[in-house]
This record gives sequence, C-alpha cells and structure tokens, in this order.
Amino acid sequence: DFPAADKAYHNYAEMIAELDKAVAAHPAIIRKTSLGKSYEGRDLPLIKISDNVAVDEDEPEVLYGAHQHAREHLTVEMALYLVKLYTDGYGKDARITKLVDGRELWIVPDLNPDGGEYDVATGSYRNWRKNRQPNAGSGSVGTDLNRNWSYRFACCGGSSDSPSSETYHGPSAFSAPEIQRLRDFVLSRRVGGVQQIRTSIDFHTFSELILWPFGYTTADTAAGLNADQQAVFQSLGTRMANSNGYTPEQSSDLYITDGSIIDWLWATQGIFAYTFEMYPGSNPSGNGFYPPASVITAQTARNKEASLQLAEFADCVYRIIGKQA
Ligand SMILES: NS(=O)(=O)N[C@@H](CCC(=O)O)C(=O)O
Ligand SMILES: [Ca+2]
Ligand SMILES: [Ca+2]
Ligand SMILES: [Zn+2]
Repeated sequence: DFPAADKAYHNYAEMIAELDKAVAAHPAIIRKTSLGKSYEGRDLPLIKISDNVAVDEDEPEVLYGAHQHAREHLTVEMALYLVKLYTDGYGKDARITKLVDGRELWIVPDLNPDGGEYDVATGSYRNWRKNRQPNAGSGSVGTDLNRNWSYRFACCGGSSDSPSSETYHGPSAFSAPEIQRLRDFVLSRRVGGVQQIRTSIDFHTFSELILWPFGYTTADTAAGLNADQQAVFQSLGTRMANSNGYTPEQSSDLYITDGSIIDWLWATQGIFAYTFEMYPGSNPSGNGFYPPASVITAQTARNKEASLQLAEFADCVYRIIGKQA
C-alpha cells in the first residue's frame, strides 16, 4: 500500500470502492462496467456518465483516461475527481447538468492497475512506469503502455527496442492486454462507421503541460493532420492551458514519442486527443512523480475548467476556430 503519509492516495481496492460508492449514490447517471482484465487479471473499470446512462443516445462522447504509467498515481485521483464532479454536480450546477444531459462521458480511471499495485506493494515507492507483463527471452518485465499503440509504432526513435528500457514499446503493437482492452472499447464506439468519441484527455504526470499530436514527428502538420486541424488542437489546447496554467505545446516539442495513445486516437479515430502532464511543474527536491497527498485536492480541481471545456467543445471542435467540420 502507499506509505502512511500518502494514505489519501487510492490503491486499487480503494479506487474500486470509490467508484462503487458513486454508482450507488447516482444510479440514474453513472454506470460501471469493465474494459476486461489486466495482464495479472485485475479488472479494468470503465465508467459512463450521462442521462439515461443505460441507453446509447445520439450525444457527443468524451473519453478521459488515467494511469497508463504506474508511478503517476495523481492521475487516478484526477479520474476520481471527475467522477465526483460530474455526479455530485448533477441537478445542482447548471453547467454540469447540461453536460451530463448532452454528452456521454467515459472515464477510464486506471489502465495500469498491475503496475500501480507493484509500485506501492512494499510500502515504499519503486518508481515503476510500465505494466507488469514479462518479456520473452528477457529478465526485464514490462511494456511502456504509451508506446504500444499501433499508429507509427516504433517508427521514429520515440521508444526503445530494449525490454529493460522504461520506454520499451513491447514486441509488437497492441501486445499489452491493457492496450488491447482500451483499443477494443474505443473501436466499439464506432457506430455506423462513425467514431462517437470526439475529444479526449489522457492524464499523466508530471511537468504541467498540455500536449497534442503528433508525437512521432516535429512537423506541425503531416499526413492525417492538416492546417485547420492543427489550428483546432492549438486553439483548444491554449484555451485549456489558460484555465489551468499548464504550458500548451505539440507533444513532440517535449520529445519524440512513437506508439502513443494520442497519435493513435487522432490518426485512426479522428478524436481530438490531448495528453495532460499534471503537477509538479518541475522536479522539486524530492521525486516529481510522488507529490505529497496534501496537493491532491488542489491539483485535481485545477483541471476542472479544462475538463469541462473539453466536453463542451465535443459537439463540434472546429467551432473553436470559427469553422464547421
Ligand atoms: N508521463 S510521461 O511519461 O512523463 N510523458 C508522456 C508524454 C506523452 C506524450 O508526449 O504524448 C510519455 O512519455 O508517455
Ligand atoms: Ca445520455
Ligand atoms: Ca452515443
Ligand atoms: Zn506518463
């Protein structure tokens, strides 16, 4: 479990219990199902929040993801914050109510439960990043889930071929069961060949950044990402950054990544997908991946406005540059 000082962070069982509490309290607007199982067999919970939640309605869909990287525990807290924001606010806050009535909000609070549990299993942090899947022919365990997506997989030096590396992309695209499960869910949201999910945030830590595609190339535009689309990404990214004080930039301005989730969500599904790197902004005296539990409340609420904006623009993201799709 987490070190005693950090007990306010939710371990896997506590996270599941928190989700069950929200479902029990607001059954009309929130439903918990499952993406399937992690490598070690843990359930990967999937949350849907909407009016008439059991019905697939013709409403723009939004995906919030968290915890691809094990040591980035603050992202699980961010997901739990969003569950509470959208359920506790329903019927009380007009803006929240409008979104829950007019959107279908999907939240994946923990894509890497095996890695997260491993990171805290001894009661002191292991600085673990990857999943816990063994690698054939190697003593090194784990795939970097955010390098295992298939778009431009291992193309451009944005990941490692070595199983011992923190950015090991895995033996092949979609080799990680956790990524297969999230891929399958996103593909299941194609209705009549049209992807229903319009916008997405994948939460990470740290550095206080808002990142948009592409990560595989430094070019601002490329095949499958034209000038208008780049302008939309930049405009919405900048607007969200103005609300939380993060720095908005293209993913590759940070460093080249290949096989990342946002490149796949955009290039194959047309989803306006962002990576949020949360608090802290830079490496403090300690380890930036393990901020004290005392910051959880402020650093999750800090992304309220940006998270709402992402959902509000999901009806037509091009509005933000004054155009239609
Ligand atoms: N959270 S993190 O691993 O430090 N940074 C992310 C950045 C992701 C991206 O550039 O889209 C990554 O390298 O996967
Ligand atoms: Ca609905
Ligand atoms: Ca729908
Ligand atoms: Zn990360």
